[in-house]
Amino acid sequence: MAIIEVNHLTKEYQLGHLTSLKETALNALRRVTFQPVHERELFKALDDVNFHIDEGEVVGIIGHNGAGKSTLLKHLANISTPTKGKVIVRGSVAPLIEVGAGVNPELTGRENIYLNGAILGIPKKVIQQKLDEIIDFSELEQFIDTPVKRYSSGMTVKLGFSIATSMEADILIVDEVLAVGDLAFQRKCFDRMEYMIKRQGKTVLIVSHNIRQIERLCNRVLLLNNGKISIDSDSKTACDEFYRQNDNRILENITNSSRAQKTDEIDLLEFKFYNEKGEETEKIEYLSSPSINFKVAVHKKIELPVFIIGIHTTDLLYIATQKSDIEIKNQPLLPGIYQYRCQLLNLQLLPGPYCLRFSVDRGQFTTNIYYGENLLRFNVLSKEISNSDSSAEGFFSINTKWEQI
Ligand SMILES: Nc1ncnc2c1ncn2[C@@H]1O[C@H](COP(=O)(O)OP(=O)(O)OP(=O)(O)O)[C@@H](O)[C@H]1O
Repeated sequence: MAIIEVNHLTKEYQLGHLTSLKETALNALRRVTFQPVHERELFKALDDVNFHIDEGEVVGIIGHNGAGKSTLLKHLANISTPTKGKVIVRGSVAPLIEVGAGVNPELTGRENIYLNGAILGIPKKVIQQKLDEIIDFSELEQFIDTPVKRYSSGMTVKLGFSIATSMEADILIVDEVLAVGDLAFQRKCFDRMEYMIKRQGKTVLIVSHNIRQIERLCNRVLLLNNGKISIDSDSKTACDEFYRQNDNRILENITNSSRAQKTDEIDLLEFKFYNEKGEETEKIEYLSSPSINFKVAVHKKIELPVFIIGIHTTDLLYIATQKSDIEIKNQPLLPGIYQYRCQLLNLQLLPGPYCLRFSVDRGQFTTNIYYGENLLRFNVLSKEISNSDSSAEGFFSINTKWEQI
């Protein structure tokens, strides 16, 4: 039997406010005179959502801003009531869905630990046994007897996460709040979640904009679009579709508002991507050697021109940059039109979508005189990937040699 059942879940909110005081007064009059009142427009934050989750599943919920992710989690955590439909949860839930959720600001950190344990029906003796571990993980030893209202948002999240993950609830629900903590703590939370998932077999639901994290942790992903589930599948299929939607948005943004920053010294006229056979393409094979051909118009003499090609992910994580090392370096460029080719030899990027950036500067320690990101998107295809490489994760394949010593 499923541990979570969501059947025809719909949540409506009223859109905006009544337009004016006059409208509010008129509505009051309409009510006493039994005339129909002018209601605010309704909009569906969740629209007939259906899914079941089995015990031990690790489900990521992804989608663009406003897609309905947090609203869905609030219903699973029983913090919100559906307009229509039903949510059945068969087990205890440790929700970590808002900074300060489940934490009483008037109480100290220590008192909050006891309170949360009591709410989950955990005997005081058991909580006492866990106390040191919770405090230790939260890194709040010094402040554990301070009221939570004096904590920063990051400290509150640290306490909330430590409590939520230590109380042995059947289902852990984690929203984006972790992003509030510092990076080292985020890493620690990620490791703990991975442990809970892989070793303890907990049922976990995670909302995150960090799709790589979702891909790594989850075995199933729900992609929400405008309050509806558009994909419910294995994480790779759903995340790929989300990347595709995201890419389209990024590309729309580029065409509408180019991410290029220009000066009056140089302009990029052409930027094209070719496979090994010299065909202009967006798709290349794993470990092939594609080329970038670019054409620039130099308007003013540039003393020490350096061209820089960079690769970034579609969510703008920079993974590599390389400066030009041909004779153009250290040679002034006079006004005119120039064309160059940069070949990326045996590119070890793992299959997936990537983007290119290009910049020009005047040598070391100067600012860019041209800078453009997201200039071109390409896909590395997995066709040629060998068995040993298919176990690789991340962005690059690494050549390894293993032996017992
Ligand atoms: N209490 C509320 N009253 C009115 N509208 C609300 C309320 N809570 C959420 N909404 C609206 O419902 C929609 C879904 O919101 P929700 O917070 O679930 O989105 P989300 O996918 O979590 O977004 P994000 O990624 O930005 O956190 C949004 O349009 C939001 O403005």
